[in-house]
Amino acid sequence: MRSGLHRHPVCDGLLSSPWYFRPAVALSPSILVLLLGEGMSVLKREPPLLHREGPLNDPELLLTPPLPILSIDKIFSLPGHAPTGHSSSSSAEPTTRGRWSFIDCFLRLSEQFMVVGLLQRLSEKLPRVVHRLSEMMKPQVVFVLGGPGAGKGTQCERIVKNYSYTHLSAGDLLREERSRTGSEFGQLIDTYIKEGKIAMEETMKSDEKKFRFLIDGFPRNQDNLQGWNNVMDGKADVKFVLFFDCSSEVCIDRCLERGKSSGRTDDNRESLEKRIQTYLQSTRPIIEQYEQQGKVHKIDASRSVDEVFADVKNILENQG
Ligand SMILES: Nc1ncnc2c1ncn2[C@@H]1O[C@H](COP(=O)(O)OP(=O)(O)O)[C@@H](O)[C@H]1O
Ligand SMILES: Nc1ccn([C@@H]2O[C@H](COP(=O)(O)OP(=O)(O)O)[C@@H](O)[C@H]2O)c(=O)n1
Repeated sequence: MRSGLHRHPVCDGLLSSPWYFRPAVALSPSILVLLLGEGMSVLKREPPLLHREGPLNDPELLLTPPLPILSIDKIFSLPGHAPTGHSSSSSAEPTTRGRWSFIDCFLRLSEQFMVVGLLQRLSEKLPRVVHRLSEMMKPQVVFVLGGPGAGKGTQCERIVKNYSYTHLSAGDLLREERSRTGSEFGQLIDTYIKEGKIAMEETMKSDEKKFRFLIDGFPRNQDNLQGWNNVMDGKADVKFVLFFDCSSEVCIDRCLERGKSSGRTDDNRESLEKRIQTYLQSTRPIIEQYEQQGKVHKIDASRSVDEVFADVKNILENQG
């Protein structure tokens, strides 16, 4: 998955400054709004310091706070700060400095003082901002549920291509672990899952920059949900559930079709009938529980991939 993070050349050159906030923080728009509210209006004024990449609706942003004390040399050599009458490409020889007008120097100095002032204000507010940030930087989780063959994996693939999410498929993780030679869990997987010990927490910690996760095919039953709550309570925020809804007939047809090339041993009619029963008896009640919390976005998954994705897009863009 692409990182979605992008560095600005000017900021990059200054990363070694002791004032630099480590690590660069990937922020959702809501956090950004919060920070702007905290007095970082310089980010509004100076768009080059705030960089985003990818489609406009991609909410992953790299916030590189304005850096404090730029030496006057650095200010003068920044692109776009060439003295009057000189192109920015002209070489900044020492003698050139003599030709800076008084107004040029005055403007650049006031700009520097403004940055210093902002940083002072920011440092006063920093502890509160850091506290709020750590609260808000918990991994954001979207559960993806629906019957076997409803199109969960297909839609997750599209989401990952268009938005900054890491996709974790419970089924894929299980299959991977089961087929890994020497896996100590091979025999234990069913119990592992039953006890809700699926290694989501560790997987989610593996890259601190990625903090939005799509968890597909989980929690699939009460045990999974209990396990999630035991292990992840307070450590991640379940934003909402994408529920891909379609009839059992459509699910079975799609899985039988998938079974022709997937090599999945469970994509046959007999297994499918059992899986559909499990879905109806164990997974639907979980979806209902989230529905009662107002967290479910139900999507008619019997339509074409594009039509379904149009709804998904709508939801992701309106929910952040
Ligand atoms: N909207 C759709 N219309 C028709 N076929 C689909 C649609 N979504 C997925 N498929 C196909 O159905 C099969 C099951 O989809 P998949 O995404 O693997 O489902 P799940 O992850 O829910 O089990 C795949 O072969 C996929 O290509
Ligand atoms: N949370 C989960 C997810 C999958 N599984 C198992 O893994 C199988 C495949 O899951 P999957 O999510 O890839 O497939 P679909 O049933 O969605 O097509 C399921 O039928 C279950 O046997 C599980 O036990 N618990």
